[in-house]
Amino acid sequence: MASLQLLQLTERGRNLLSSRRRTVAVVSGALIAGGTLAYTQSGRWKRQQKTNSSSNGNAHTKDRIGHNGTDAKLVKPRKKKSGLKSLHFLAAILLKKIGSNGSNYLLGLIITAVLRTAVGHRLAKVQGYLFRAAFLRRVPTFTRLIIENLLLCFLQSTIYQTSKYLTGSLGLCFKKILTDLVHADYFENMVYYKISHVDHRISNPEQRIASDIPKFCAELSDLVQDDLAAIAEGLIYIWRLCSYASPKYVLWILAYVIGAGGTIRKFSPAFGKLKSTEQQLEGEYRQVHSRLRTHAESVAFYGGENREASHIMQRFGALVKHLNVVLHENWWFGMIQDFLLKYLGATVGVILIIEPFFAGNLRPESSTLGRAEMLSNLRYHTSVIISLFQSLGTLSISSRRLNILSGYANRIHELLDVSRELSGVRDRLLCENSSAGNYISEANYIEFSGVKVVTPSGNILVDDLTLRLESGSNLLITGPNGSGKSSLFRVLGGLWPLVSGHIVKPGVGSNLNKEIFYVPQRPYTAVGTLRDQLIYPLTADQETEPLSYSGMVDLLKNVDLEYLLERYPLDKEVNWGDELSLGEQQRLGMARLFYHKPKFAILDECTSAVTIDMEERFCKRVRAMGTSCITISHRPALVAFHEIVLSLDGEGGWNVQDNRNGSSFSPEVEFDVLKSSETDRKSDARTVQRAFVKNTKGNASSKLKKHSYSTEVIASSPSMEIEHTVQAPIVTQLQCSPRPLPARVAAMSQILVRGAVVLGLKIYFLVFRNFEIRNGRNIHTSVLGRKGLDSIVHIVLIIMSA
Ligand SMILES: Nc1ncnc2c1ncn2[C@@H]1O[C@H](COP(=O)(O)OP(=O)(O)OP(=O)(O)O)[C@@H](O)[C@H]1O
Repeated sequence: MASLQLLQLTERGRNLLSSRRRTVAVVSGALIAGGTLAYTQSGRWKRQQKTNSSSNGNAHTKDRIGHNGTDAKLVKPRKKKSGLKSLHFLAAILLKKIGSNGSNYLLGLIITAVLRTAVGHRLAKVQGYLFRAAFLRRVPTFTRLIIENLLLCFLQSTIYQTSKYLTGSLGLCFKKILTDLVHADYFENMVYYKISHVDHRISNPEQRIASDIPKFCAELSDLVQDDLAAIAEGLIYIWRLCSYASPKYVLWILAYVIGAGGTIRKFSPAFGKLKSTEQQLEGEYRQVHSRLRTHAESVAFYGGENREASHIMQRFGALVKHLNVVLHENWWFGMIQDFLLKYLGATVGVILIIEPFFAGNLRPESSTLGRAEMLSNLRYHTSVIISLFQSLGTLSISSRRLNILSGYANRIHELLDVSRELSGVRDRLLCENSSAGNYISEANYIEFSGVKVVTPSGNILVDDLTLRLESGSNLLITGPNGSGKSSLFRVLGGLWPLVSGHIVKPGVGSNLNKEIFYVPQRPYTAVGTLRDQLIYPLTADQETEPLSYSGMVDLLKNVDLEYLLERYPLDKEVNWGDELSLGEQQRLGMARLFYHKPKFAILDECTSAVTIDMEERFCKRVRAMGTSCITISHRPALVAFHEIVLSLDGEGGWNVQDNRNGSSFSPEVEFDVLKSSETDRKSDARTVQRAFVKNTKGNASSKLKKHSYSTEVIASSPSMEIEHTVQAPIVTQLQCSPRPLPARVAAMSQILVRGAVVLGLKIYFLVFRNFEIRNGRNIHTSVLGRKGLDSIVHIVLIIMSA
């Protein structure tokens, strides 16, 4: 019976064992199959990414090759930098600029790393002794060791938190260095404008500055701290291990970690590239959100939220898709890495610890003291080996972390490169052209000589422009939409490069706002107080003559905005762009011009949203201030305030009309000459020019007739010409002078009497007629007949109501 039971048990055991083997085989098979599938998929994804990026790259290159020579100079295809090269570049910068603070943090990290290892080592020892004391039942020793253990734990946590604090501070120090470096170029020579409007190589610089740099610095300082601790631990434990055991342990551990690290590196996905793409997609997603916020009002008026939502969701979808790929790559790679370095590593460690027992070098002691000693040593030996494995493992996964860092580094390096290149463009031009006299400072006039205005995409807007504007003269620039009116000033202001010809202008390198001041159609309103708006772009500490309260009142009165002083307290910071209407913003822009009192003012349709009266007052005041106006406008009436009119046709052609002597100059065509090959754009330009010329003539005669400016505007307006032929409907005036009291009393009584009669007749109908009908009586029938009476009452009622 007993043997039978044993047999049954053995069979059950066998079944159990075989089913377990089957389960293990199935699970291992599934894991291997899953891992292989994941790896193949990731390979496929990588190939797909490569194809996409190469096709994108080709498209970009093609795009850029399509431009003319000028454009090729501006936008040249960029060689992809290796991530580690960028990382070296940034690390060199950080080391060079680290300063005393950063060096102190680094030194602090080295000291804490050594202290942490020393305390950890002592803890391992104490825990070994604890085992021995427990085995030997030595309570006082055990208690002393427990107290020491507690104190060491407290010390360890203090050192750990100190090292975290130092890591954070080092990260902040790195962040400051890199941000300052990027800002230095970004705000130089209008690079912030050129990056997004001219160059187009970097789509979202703000993401690189505000997100990539902080993440890069935080991860770099973490890596520095972890690696310093790992190096300290590695060195101390190798030394300890060699001091009491054979060096073969160290050799085995090193061989294993190097072999496993090499294998991991071989399989490692391109984490740097993945991170770089992630940041790019995140930046694009943020950008569409901030775009929606900027244009929220327009979108809301159009009811375009569905279109915007789908656009944003599209960007978000792309980001999520990419993050899924990142997760997937991290999953399978993390699996291999953890298995090789953590679990297999720990097993190898255990084998190394136990091996002496099998080799017969270590035998269990017979005495209690000997056994306790062995237990204590084993505990210590185990912690040393495990810690050594961990520290070497940390060092070997640094390559993966460096790979991720290189993703950020590449983007930051690219931004630095492009900013530096763009900030150098103007300097280079200035240096190259200083001999040719392209920009001459402190001239009292503006002169364009043979200037070509070319868009960043290579279209020629104005060709070979030659024009001189003396201080005191006023220039009006006209032309159809997109003909290059504003672009002329982009070149004058240095926003776009001057590709040919030369420009003479005042204020190069000096206080530009005092020389040439630009007033755009929608003036920029910085967040700040009302006073900040008036002195913009100066700050309070840059003012040579601080603007007083009465000065502010005068400036605002000039543009009818004094009510803003009542509406907003003086020290209130407001988002003026959101709170003021376009017309109010334009008037604030005009007040700003009156504050700066420049030599030349570029008025780029800056009065388009204000009343004609306001525009007239503004033009008069600017002239009275002694400022020369260069006005871009579609309003022919403004000719009255300008001596020279420059007309552009948008295809390179231009024409200058000097109203002082009536001369006209154009290098190639007079717009008035009709050509059979004339394009729609040229004919548009001709129409605009005719309107201005007509207005010039109108002004000459109007001067004789001493018409006011407003009259001229109305006279030149086509809709008002119609008024002469078509009789406009007479509209009763709502407002007139007050009437004398008797007349007002008479009018009032007339209204009251009329009201009383109407009311009486209505009562007659409602009460008496209903009463008669209900009682079957008809007292009026005999005289007039009921219908006749009712008709008379109705007629009286209508007349009275009218
Ligand atoms: N950053 C840019 N990149 C490429 N092309 C541009 C850029 N900025 C403007 N352009 C193009 O240059 C042309 C001239 O633009 P500009 O703003 O000078 O026109 P404009 O004459 O002032 O027109 P409007 O009367 O409508 O204000 C337009 O066709 C425009 O599309």
